[in-house]
Amino acid sequence: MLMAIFGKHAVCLDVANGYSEHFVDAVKAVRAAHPTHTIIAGNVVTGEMTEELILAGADIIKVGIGPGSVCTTRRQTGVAILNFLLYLIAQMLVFLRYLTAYDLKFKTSSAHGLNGHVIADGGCVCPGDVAKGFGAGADFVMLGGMLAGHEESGGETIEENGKLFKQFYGMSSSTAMKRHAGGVAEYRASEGKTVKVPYRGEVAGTIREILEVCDLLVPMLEQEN
Ligand SMILES: NC(=O)C1=CN([C@@H]2O[C@H](COP(=O)(O)OP(=O)(O)OC[C@H]3O[C@@H](n4cnc5c(N)ncnc54)[C@H](OP(=O)(O)O)[C@@H]3O)[C@@H](O)[C@H]2O)C=CC1
Ligand SMILES: Nc1nc2c(ncn2[C@@H]2O[C@H](COP(=O)(O)O)[C@@H](O)[C@H]2O)c(=O)[nH]1
Repeated sequence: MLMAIFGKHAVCLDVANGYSEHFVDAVKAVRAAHPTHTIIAGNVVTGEMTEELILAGADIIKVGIGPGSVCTTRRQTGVAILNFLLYLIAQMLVFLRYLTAYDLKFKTSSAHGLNGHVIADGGCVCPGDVAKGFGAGADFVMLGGMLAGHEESGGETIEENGKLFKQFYGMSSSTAMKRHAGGVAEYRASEGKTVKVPYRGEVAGTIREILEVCDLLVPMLEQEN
């Protein structure tokens, strides 16, 4: 999809918590090695860190720690953002202010950097939530749970009492760690869970609903903001 949008190769640097110098250095190193790739980096939740990652060379910042449907970060860390939308609006205001400042100051500069984009990642449970993400200024909205349970979704299909379900697991769940890293390492903690999602048929119907609601709501929300 990114190839289609930007016409370039893309690489995603995705860690549970992007607040480390080592992570910023990793973004810088990937930028140095791949000057023309689209770099996605995250996850973070503040304007300052969004700016820092863009300055380090990322093009698209993945925003959202803790809101995911299979996330146990809030329970494990005892830290939470109370309202995804409020947070996102605050985030966007900081981000847009920065972009405007950059635009004024460096209008003629072609340097790679602050021509950044934001992915609102996690927490959407209905089409209106996707619209709220776009309405608050996100360029992309990333969905996990809303796309789980479909014919096209990954995960095993399970039959119980004549009803079909699909398994859906967080990438920090013990299921994921067992499957992809040989188990939960001794020095780590899992921050994700595994759930059964009722089978929902083909994904096209869900996508259509999301698009219809976004067509209706996004222009109104953009006007409000
Ligand atoms: N958005 C959210 O709220 C959250 C999302 N997640 C999702 O689950 C995925 C897996 O999470 P989880 O396994 O708990 O944790 P991490 O994302 O922290 O770790 C995943 C892998 O990345 C490596 N890694 C992490 N930080 C760095 C770093 N600074 N430099 C180099 N390597 C690093 C780890 O290495 P090592 O094994 O050596 O530690 C590990 O192999 C995430 O990538 C994210 O997609 C997880 C939790 C929260
Ligand atoms: N804390 C955790 N977050 C996770 C995990 N696996 C994925 N994720 C994040 O959730 C979103 C999707 O959110 P959803 O509400 O749409 O389902 C995903 O993009 C990741 O950022 C996890 O194991 N723990």
